[in-house]
Amino acid sequence: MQSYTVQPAKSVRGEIRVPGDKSISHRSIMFGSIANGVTKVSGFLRGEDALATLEAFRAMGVQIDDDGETVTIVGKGLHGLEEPTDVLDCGNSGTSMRLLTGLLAGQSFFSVLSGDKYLRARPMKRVVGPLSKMGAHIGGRAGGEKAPLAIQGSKLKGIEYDSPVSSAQVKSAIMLAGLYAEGETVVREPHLSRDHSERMLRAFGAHVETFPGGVKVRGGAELTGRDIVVPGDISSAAFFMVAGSIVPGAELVIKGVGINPTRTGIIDILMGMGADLELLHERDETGEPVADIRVRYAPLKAMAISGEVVPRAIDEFPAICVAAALAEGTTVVSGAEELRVKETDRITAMADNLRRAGVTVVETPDGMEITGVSALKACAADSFGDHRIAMSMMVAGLVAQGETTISDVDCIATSFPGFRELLEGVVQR
Ligand SMILES: O=C(O)C1=C[C@@H](OP(=O)(O)O)[C@@H](O)[C@H](O)C1
Ligand SMILES: C=C(OP(=O)(O)O)C(=O)O
Repeated sequence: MQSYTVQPAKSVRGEIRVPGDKSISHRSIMFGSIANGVTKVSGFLRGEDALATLEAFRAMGVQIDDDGETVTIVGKGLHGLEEPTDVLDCGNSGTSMRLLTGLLAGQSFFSVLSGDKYLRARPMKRVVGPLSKMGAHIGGRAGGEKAPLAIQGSKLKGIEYDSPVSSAQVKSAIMLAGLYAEGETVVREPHLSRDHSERMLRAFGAHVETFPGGVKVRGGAELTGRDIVVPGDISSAAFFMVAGSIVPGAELVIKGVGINPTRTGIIDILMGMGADLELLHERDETGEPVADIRVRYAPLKAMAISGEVVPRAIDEFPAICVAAALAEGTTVVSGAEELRVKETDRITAMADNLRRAGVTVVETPDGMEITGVSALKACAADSFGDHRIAMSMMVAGLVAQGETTISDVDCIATSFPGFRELLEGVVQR
């Protein structure tokens, strides 16, 4: 396991592009594979998570070619997937496992999903429960709570489901099962989570209707392959938005970032803290809004973060914690208990790391209170095997008084291959 040492930065300046959106990349492979005809994807994220999804569909007989520019998927139609001869390895990817569980529940074959030790520790009942109500046959460790999951495909029927969590993975798993179910499937959620499945499935020709509080899918519609342009991942851009906000004199432009309103919580939160962010050249690319984001250094102040913005910024909290650590006052995060069931418990992981850097952090069951400091202490930080913790502490290291070493940074390849090089490329020392 490789560790990495970050030196403090004098400034960060430049114009960059971040890799493709992870959520959209997963979905492009999944929906393209069960569509009729060819789907061509440009901007596909070649991170380990999205590649796990790609390999899973190859293992189910789908021809997927990558020439380094475009990923081309020769769709097999709604009922054309083949029974995989081995366990489908989802690696570290919750999105792969949960969405695949929904999709596989309605097939006419048997399949098994597993993943790395982090994924095997994450809760799966949140999808297994509602899918079972639709008639799915899914077994797993701990009474179906933990992977490996064994799925005997079966006939499904539509349900109405009120999800207790605002989770796009839960919503999308049920929607995917709904494509195969008899009748209509309705999912409601407390706050709107990312809506890429809704947008993309509709564009592929599925019967998907959204309404305030939820989504309705009608089963049986054939999908048609199409071209997809994957925008830059706002969750990856977030590390640079925070770096640009906390390093004095910084100015960065991040080109071609997806700004779907269900993902822009990071922008709302940072601007609420006083960050200097500007959206330039707003445009639409195959059904998703895109912009260039300019960020300049500005002193930050603490704020309260809760409610509907939480699912709109769910993966950005480790980076937001770093911004809060440098903000004046105490930032209070609540309603964010979902952070405890990610690749690691991200509340405990960030509290631990920020304390090592000299910050006062109080953990609460559903969030944390972070009291900002004017400079971080040099420290040895731990990624806990979580890509977003690793990248957040590398950004924190830019404003520390001395060297910050982060353990086990290999996990960054999960979502952001090339992160270190991109960051070092904009740092001035
Ligand atoms: O649907 C998706 O693509 C994702 C949904 C989110 O998970 P939850 O649905 O568990 O909140 C997010 O954390 C993950 O990185 C990607
Ligand atoms: C939580 C994440 O992804 P997943 O749930 O797909 O593992 C993430 O990328 O931060």
